[in-house]
Amino acid sequence: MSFASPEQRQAFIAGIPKAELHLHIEGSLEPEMMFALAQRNAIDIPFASAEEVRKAYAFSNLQDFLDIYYQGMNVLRTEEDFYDLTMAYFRRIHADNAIHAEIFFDPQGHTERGVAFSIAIDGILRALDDAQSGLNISSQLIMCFLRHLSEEDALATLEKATPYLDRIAGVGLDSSELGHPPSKFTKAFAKAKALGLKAVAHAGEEGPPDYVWEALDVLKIERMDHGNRSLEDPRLVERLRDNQMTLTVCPLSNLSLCVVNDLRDHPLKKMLDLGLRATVNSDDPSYFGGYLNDNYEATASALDLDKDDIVALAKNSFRGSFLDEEAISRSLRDIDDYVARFDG
Ligand code: HPA
Ligand SMILES: [Zn+2]
Repeated sequence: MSFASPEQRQAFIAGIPKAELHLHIEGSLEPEMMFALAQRNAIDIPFASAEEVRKAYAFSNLQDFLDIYYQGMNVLRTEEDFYDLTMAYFRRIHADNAIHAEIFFDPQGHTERGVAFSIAIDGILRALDDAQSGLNISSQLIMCFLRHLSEEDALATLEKATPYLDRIAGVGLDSSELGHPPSKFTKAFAKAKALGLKAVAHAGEEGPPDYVWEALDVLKIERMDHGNRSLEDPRLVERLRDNQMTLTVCPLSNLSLCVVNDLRDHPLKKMLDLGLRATVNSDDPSYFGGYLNDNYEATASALDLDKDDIVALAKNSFRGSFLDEEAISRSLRDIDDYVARFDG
């Protein structure tokens, strides 16, 4: 069913219960917090103001962004920094009626510059606990390997995670995609799975359909991050549809990094129409100009999504989550109740 007006669509999107499945916590570092942490930790940053930082956020591809992203996270030094960063994200998505989030972090982005694994994860985990008790947002943590680094480095990072395995839901794969196919991390992913961790990977953001195949068949992932370029391969589309593989799609990220030139050309609607289990996510909201509802709203407006599309996207965000079956069923019922109330 279509919406009576853009305002009605906006209200529907704002209120529907939803989960976020693709969010790099370091990518939620707002320029204002970057300045505050730089000051707190007596670190020089090459910008005079938050406005100047925002002006620097003009990217023509993934690597352009990553260069600034790794530079930005340099202000994160103490456990408290990671706590504040993560808590700010939860407060923000609480306003978006998100009730669950599965959050990536990039430990190698911190250990490489001398910040201990434990400092980063302890701060993040404390915020996960406080978000549950204070905001009623459930969450899980996914540890990403940086794919531009070696597999040995990934294995060493997995080793560092040993004391935290009961608090880490899974492993992921991010950073520069082209030239770093999923198969580079065969052993690291096999080891993570043997330890009982779930597996996800970025693939098909800039990389070809072959990388998506590898993520599925070699890394044996349970969820696909991005996956846009899968649509170039009809056999791959069939495979993703038949397995109901969740795709964590990030529309404003795709626009910012020139994966699409215009949101009106974004493949999200096509994915839904093909029967793929697509979800909407923010990726790195402070860098790409929008949190969860901004991504829903911008895409709904550009692609003329109707109520059924929004409901499908919100439901997919729970179906594709690592919540248990009971929590998923409860969330799907919550969505049905919300729709009934909205229509009534
Ligand atoms: O969008 C992304 N792609 C790959 N790596 C990343 N690391 C943070 N964000 C991203
Ligand atoms: Zn990402």
